[in-house]
Amino acid sequence: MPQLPAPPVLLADEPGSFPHSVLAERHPAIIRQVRDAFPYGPGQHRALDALLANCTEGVIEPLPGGAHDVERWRSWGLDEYTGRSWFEVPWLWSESWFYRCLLEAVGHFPPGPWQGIDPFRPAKLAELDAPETDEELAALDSLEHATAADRATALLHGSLWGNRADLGFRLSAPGAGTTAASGLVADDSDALWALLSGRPPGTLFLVADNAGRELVPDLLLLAHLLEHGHARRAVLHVKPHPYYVSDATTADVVDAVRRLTAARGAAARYGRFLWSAMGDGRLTVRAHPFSCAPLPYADMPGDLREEFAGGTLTVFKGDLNYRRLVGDRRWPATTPFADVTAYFPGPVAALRTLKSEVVTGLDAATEAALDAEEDGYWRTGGTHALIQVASRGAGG
Ligand SMILES: O=P(O)(O)OC[C@H]1O[C@](O)(CO)[C@@H](O)[C@@H]1O
Repeated sequence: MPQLPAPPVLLADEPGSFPHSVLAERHPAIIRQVRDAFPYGPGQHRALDALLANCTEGVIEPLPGGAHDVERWRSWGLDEYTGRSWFEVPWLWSESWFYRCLLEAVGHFPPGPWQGIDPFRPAKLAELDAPETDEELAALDSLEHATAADRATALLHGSLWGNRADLGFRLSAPGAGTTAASGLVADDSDALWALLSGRPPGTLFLVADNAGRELVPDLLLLAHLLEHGHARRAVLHVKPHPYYVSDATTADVVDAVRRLTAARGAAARYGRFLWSAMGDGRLTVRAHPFSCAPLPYADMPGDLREEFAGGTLTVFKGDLNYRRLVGDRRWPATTPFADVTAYFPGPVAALRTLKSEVVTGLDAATEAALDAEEDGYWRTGGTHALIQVASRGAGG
């Protein structure tokens, strides 16, 4: 296993940089969005005001005494970062901390009337109910007569580009979600299908990203893989609580499956298949606390490592999961994907549209052509995507 020299971790301390804009502009916009979405009381408004001031100008503060997850956050670095500016600690950490603080402000965790209320739910439901979702579901009918291989490719690409449908991202990426997707910067789909065509079929893990119009195609892909013998069992890892605006929780899985069963035609058939697969254990939902950790997957706990080790393949969806999979560092873009994921206990794949600067596994010519064409925007604009696979341990 190659020991790579690790380049610096991304911070948000450079005004004008992408990470800085997320902390300085996107987070205040998310607070506004959440504030407008619910008839919160004065205490919640005051807490949101305090968070706005704290996350833009203040320092990281301890969690309130008695918070259910104090020890967890201490083990994730809270003591080390308390008292420091949000802009000077790892960007991955401060972004994750923002969502923890936001949930605190709206009373999501402590016992009380607002416990368990998802501040992002109105936006998630609006997306699921949007006419675009109807159009995407209706398009499934035209795939019914395609060959299984063509359908599989279409569903894989649906899941991949579904990652553009990210509500937080739309708050600050001009045109995101509306312009035509222009291309893959890496495409290891042959290796992915090779892993999923082994006999006997095994367990597939899918580490989900966003709810709504990303989760629906993820579920369709899982249904296809189960139905066509590419996997015996699928495990969908979602977030244990609302996170990064649109990240999928178990409630969002339920909403998505219900949305499918209530649709017409092929979509309804997929919905019924998923419902029964959940009923007989072919499809399981997991909500591990580490799914919301501010840390890279290289630091995953033993139980999770052991779980992934038993999979034929683990697929990481989306940008944030990619950052956590490869490490949120200034990797040269040509660093091999297999090297940065060498710690992972089994075959692993990433399906991601590019919405932050971290990228690995490109060839030098591709990177040069993209830079010449777009001067860096290709890394963050959600206009490009990748399918990357490290088949290690599978004889690949
Ligand atoms: O929903 P995704 O694909 O994980 O994208 C979320 C991305 O948006 C950001 O919050 C800001 O770009 C990133 O930090 C994160 O990687």
